[in-house]
Amino acid sequence: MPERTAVVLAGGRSTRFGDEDKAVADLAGRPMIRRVVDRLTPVVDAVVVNCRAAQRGAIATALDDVAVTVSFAEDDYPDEGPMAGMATGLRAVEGEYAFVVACDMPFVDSGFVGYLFDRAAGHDAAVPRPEQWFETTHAVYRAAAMAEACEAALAEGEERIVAPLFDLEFVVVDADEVRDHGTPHTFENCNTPEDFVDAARRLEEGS
Ligand SMILES: Nc1nc2c(ncn2[C@@H]2O[C@H](COP(=O)(O)OP(=O)(O)OP(=O)(O)O)[C@@H](O)[C@H]2O)c(=O)[nH]1
Ligand SMILES: [Mg+2]
Repeated sequence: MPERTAVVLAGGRSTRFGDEDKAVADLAGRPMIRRVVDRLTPVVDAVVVNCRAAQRGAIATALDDVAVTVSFAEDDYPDEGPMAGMATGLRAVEGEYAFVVACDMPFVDSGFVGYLFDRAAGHDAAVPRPEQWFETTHAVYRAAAMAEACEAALAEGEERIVAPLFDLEFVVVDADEVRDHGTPHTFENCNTPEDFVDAARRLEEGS
């Protein structure tokens, strides 16, 4: 059974990006989701991709021959938001803990992800708070507990993605820890074509 899984959220519509699905859009020579998964393979032994059924073929092609086992958790209903996607992805996790990450975080720092797994041990979650907000789509969760908390929040009509946290016994990874164990751009996400141009330039420069 995998001990450390990554759940990659990719079920959004990329409306700020344009007509293309940003998950598989080219980012400095590789589909963005491939960049995210390649960065995580040193610290996870399985990947679950949450997406809509129609996205699956292109994402599977993008992830062809990555270094870990990849499986898919398709949305039963599309467009129910990232919290629903998170629940669907986490329900498909076989091990105890999973790092949840959005498909648009191509600078994700594997060393810091390993640190989040270590911090989550014995708790329901380790959630970074580098500034004011919790980075809920860049956090490690006890998969079953977070899936249940998301489902409960959704059933109450709650849309805020922080809401499920308050059902969990979780560790906050604060700004000092982020500084000591991570890199600031690990949380950066790419939404627009301009974001892609900027990220591609920096990735090509090796930053
Ligand atoms: N399953 C699922 N995932 C979603 C949904 N909305 C967003 N996500 C995912 O949540 C993460 C963060 O969402 P956004 O950055 O807003 O991405 P997006 O919704 O595709 O892009 P925009 O349409 O520009 O907001 C991304 O990884 C998305 O794929 C949804 O309705 N269902
Ligand atoms: Mg969105």
